[in-house]
Amino acid sequence: MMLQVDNIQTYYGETQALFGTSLSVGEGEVVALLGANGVGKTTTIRSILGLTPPQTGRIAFDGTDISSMQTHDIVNLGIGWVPDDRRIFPTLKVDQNLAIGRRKSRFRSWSLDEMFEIFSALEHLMHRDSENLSGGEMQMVAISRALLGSPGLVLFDEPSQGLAPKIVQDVMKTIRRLKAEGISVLVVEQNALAALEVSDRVYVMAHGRIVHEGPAQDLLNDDVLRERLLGV
Ligand SMILES: Nc1ncnc2c1ncn2[C@@H]1O[C@H](COP(=O)(O)OP(=O)(O)OP(=O)(O)O)[C@@H](O)[C@H]1O
Repeated sequence: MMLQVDNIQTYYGETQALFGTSLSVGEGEVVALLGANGVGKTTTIRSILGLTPPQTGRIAFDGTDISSMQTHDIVNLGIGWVPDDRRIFPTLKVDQNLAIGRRKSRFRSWSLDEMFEIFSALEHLMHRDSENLSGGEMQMVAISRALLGSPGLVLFDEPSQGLAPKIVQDVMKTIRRLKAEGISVLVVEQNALAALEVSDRVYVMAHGRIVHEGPAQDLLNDDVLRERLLGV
């Protein structure tokens, strides 16, 4: 297993957000984490990254217990993050934003030329100010920054949020590409159908708990169950 989240409970102060969440992501597997607003999907990602560490339970990445490690040490092991707000530094040029992500790990490293091959527009953005980028361009930079960190696992938090349908398809194509390279992906999405189409397995959360787990294809095929769990 690339990622194993075991029965974690995570709090914001006194407020409990996760009530014993468990999930796993295999090597080269794409896993979707779906559910309504506020059920704990982002908190699950924050727990994995050590941004909001779980109070109980265990998280293992690539065989290492990361439950109580610092975020920078967790990221250095090879976890990439594409945050929902992208977190591109507006005062830096695009190439400077990308340089921030550069790291070596035991996993495959990526060159800038490979980034330009995946995102053909990126090469022409390198010397632009980041504050003037469109939503789709920012997402390109955010995904490239994550890949330049040599991840074995990439955590995508609502990657399609605010993007035009064509760009959403580009993002989903990139997730397929990562899978083809043997990289594991955990993707949190409101756009359940787009996520299910690129995922091997799916977890659905409600009220800080996993309430459904299974092959993504099963949920795509089962209109009744999908409507009940996801409303689509
Ligand atoms: N910084 C915070 N302080 C206090 N409570 C928080 C904080 N962030 C999230 N919560 C609460 O934790 C619960 C889970 O939120 P979380 O953001 O993980 O849900 P989500 O499924 O990712 O939803 P969304 O799709 O809206 O991001 C919610 O009840 C939310 O109000």
